[in-house]
Amino acid sequence: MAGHRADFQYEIYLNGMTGAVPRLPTDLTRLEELVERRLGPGPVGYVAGSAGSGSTAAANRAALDRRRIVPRMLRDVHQRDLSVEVLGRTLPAPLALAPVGVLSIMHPDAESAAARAAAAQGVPFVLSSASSTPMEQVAEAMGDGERWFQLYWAKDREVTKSFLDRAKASGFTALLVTLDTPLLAWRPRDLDQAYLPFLHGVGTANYFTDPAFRAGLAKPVHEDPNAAVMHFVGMFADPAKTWPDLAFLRENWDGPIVLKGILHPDDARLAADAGMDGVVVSNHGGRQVAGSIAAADALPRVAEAVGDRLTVLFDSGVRTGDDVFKALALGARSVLVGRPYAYGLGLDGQAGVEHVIRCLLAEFDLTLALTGHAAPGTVSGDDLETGTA
Ligand SMILES: Cc1cc2nc3c(=O)[nH]c(=O)nc-3n(C[C@H](O)[C@H](O)[C@H](O)COP(=O)(O)O)c2cc1C
Ligand SMILES: O=C(O)C(=O)c1ccccc1
Repeated sequence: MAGHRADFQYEIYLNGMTGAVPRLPTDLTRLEELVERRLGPGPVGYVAGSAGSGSTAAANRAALDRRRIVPRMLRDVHQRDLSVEVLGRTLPAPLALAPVGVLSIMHPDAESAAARAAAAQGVPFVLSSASSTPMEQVAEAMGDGERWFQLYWAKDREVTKSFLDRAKASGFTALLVTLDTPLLAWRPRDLDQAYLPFLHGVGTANYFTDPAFRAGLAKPVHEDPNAAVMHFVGMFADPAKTWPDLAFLRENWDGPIVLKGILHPDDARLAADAGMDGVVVSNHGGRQVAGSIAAADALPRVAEAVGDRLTVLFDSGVRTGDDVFKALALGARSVLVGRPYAYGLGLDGQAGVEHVIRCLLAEFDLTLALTGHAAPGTVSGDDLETGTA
């Protein structure tokens, strides 16, 4: 993508000459409230919600906020290049859209709109296994955009194999295997609203269209949709899996494999030993283990343990360009962002997701420039101070 990402800032100012303000706020932390007004408490509760009393989601923010950037001056930052090497490819910027299931609760165009936005802005889109739209259809919407597939590693080997084959045939290059959700956690907001979209069949599109999944049903999906949903609930994840099981994925996927949900440095070492290519340091946006370590606090230790062997990615709590900067300084090669783009989608479809990406990248570019960096590669722990207010 040509030009400085900060050009978006000038575009907004220039539009302001005719009195035109942006359709959505440029402070992305304001989107949740707006989308709640638009869509009501059910869908937003599901997306915004987290595990337990919300302590992990709060800790994710606190761990980023606690770290402060120490800017450097007079370092010639007039020309900047945001590109980074990730999993053997050059990406235009250190940002990807995290896998978020059931996106049709935000917007009818769901994953296809988000994927088109990612492709238009040149950032990878990670398609969730729990997509509302079959992967083949999303892949088609993406054109030549970078496609990564997130695997919920099903109990049923045939279903897993079939997903891998379909993802490969649909042009997905990297595989992110999510390990932190062998069960859905205790999420009071969903419990109190009795709101779980996939119990209504939302987010089951990849399964209901899958021949191996359908082979396990007594009756076709349309004849007994409730039985199909229960079959999905019973097999979409598998708490019995252990590290040696990764050999099956390694044998059945040619491209890079990244383990998502790693927080302990020893697990990161096990990932490297198992022949994996990367990890996402993540606590699922605080949605799984209440009371768990903040993702940003886990990041430096994981990066130190395996940074020379694996690609280290990061998510959970990224809301601004300076958060992206801080994650890089703590050892990540690139970040993923979840809820903000889901809200952008809910408010304005594809354009809303593009808005979120453009804001994050413009603000990140400006943060680089204003702290004395012309590229992400020079950002390091030396740029951060911890514990000052
Ligand atoms: C509504 C919602 C659905 C999600 N679905 C998935 C999923 O299907 N697979 C997955 O690996 N992670 C899923 N995640 C977790 C995200 O990939 C990511 O780890 C998290 O949202 C990052 O935190 P953030 O929202 O603070 O940016 C989901 C998150 C949300 C908010
Ligand atoms: O809600 C989630 O965090 C999530 O990962 C998920 C799991 C299953 C179906 C849809 C989303």
